[in-house]
This record gives sequence, structure tokens and C-alpha cells, in this order.
Amino acid sequence: MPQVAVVMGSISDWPIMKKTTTLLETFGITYEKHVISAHRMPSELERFGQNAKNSGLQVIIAGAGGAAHLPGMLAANTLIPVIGVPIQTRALNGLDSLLSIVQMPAGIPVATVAIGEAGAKNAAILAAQIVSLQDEAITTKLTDFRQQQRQASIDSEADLI
Ligand SMILES: Nc1c(C(=O)O)ncn1[C@@H]1O[C@H](COP(=O)(O)O)[C@@H](O)[C@H]1O
Repeated sequence: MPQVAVVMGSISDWPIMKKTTTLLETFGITYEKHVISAHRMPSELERFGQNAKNSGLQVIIAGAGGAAHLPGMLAANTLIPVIGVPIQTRALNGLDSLLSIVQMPAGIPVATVAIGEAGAKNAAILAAQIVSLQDEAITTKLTDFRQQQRQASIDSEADLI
């Protein structure tokens, strides 16, 4: 039974959302991935959201661009925490996606991360932190990941030439 679902509004979001799944694999988290659009597939979205808890999922990561209603509509259909990834857009650089995801009305939260690649990576780390509350092996992997980042920053000083 996968721990996390990675959902995107379109296959065109996959190059960014692949950053999320790659990191989930690094942390040893099991996941499933789907294209589900709130706009184009409203009944599938409702069914997925309403079955998510029973299928054993612990976190949903949802990436969408433009009028990015997908994360909010998933959140409206489940009690599982939803992390929203705003996809960068050509017309408005992803500001449209960010505001559509972050400005949820009180009562239906979406944990919104940064636009684009940084957000896609942070979504995976945040999901790993949530799943790690019940999985000690993931805590160990997260600790190692932090240590590697720290060491890479320390080592980078040698390049200040
Ligand atoms: N924001 C949404 C939703 C939704 O929120 O339901 N469905 C698709 N999309 C977004 O439309 C953009 C363009 O999609 P296409 O490339 O398929 O036209 C994508 O970034 C997708 O996430």
C-alpha cells in the first residue's frame, strides 16, 4: 500500500513533479502517481479524494499550474494532508499557480510550497517528515540527508576563489 500519492493536473507537469518522485525514492517512500485534473476529470478527482484515506495513503502531493484548483479540490475531498506544488507557467511565471493554491479559505488547508523545482523537492521532504512520524527508518534517511546538505555547504566554501 503506497504511503504517498503524487498527483498532477497534466502530463505537462511531469518534468517538475519527477523531482518529487525522485526524492521520495531517495527516502525509501512508497508512492503512486496519477494525472487527475479537477477541471477536466471532476468525477475522477472526487472518487480519488474520497477513497484516499481507505487506500492507506498518508499524504497527497498535488502539482498544478495556472488556475491550480487541483490541490484545493483534493483537500476538500479528504482529511489526508495535501501539499500543493505551484507549477511555473509561461504567462505569469507561476504566480497564478501559487496564489490559486495558497489562498485557501479557512477550514480547508493546503500546505503550499514554493513555485517550481524547489517546491517540488520540498514537497517530497515535507511528505517524508510527515510519514517519518510513524516510520523510524525514514527519520534516519532524513537525518542523513540534512547532514549531506550541511557538508556540501561547508565544502562549497573551498570554491570561493
Ligand atoms: N491547474 C490545472 C488543473 C486543475 O487544477 O484541475 N488541471 C490542469 N491544470 C493545469 O493546466 C496546466 C496546463 O495543462 P496542459 O499542458 O495539459 O494544457 C498544467 O500545469 C496543469 O496542472
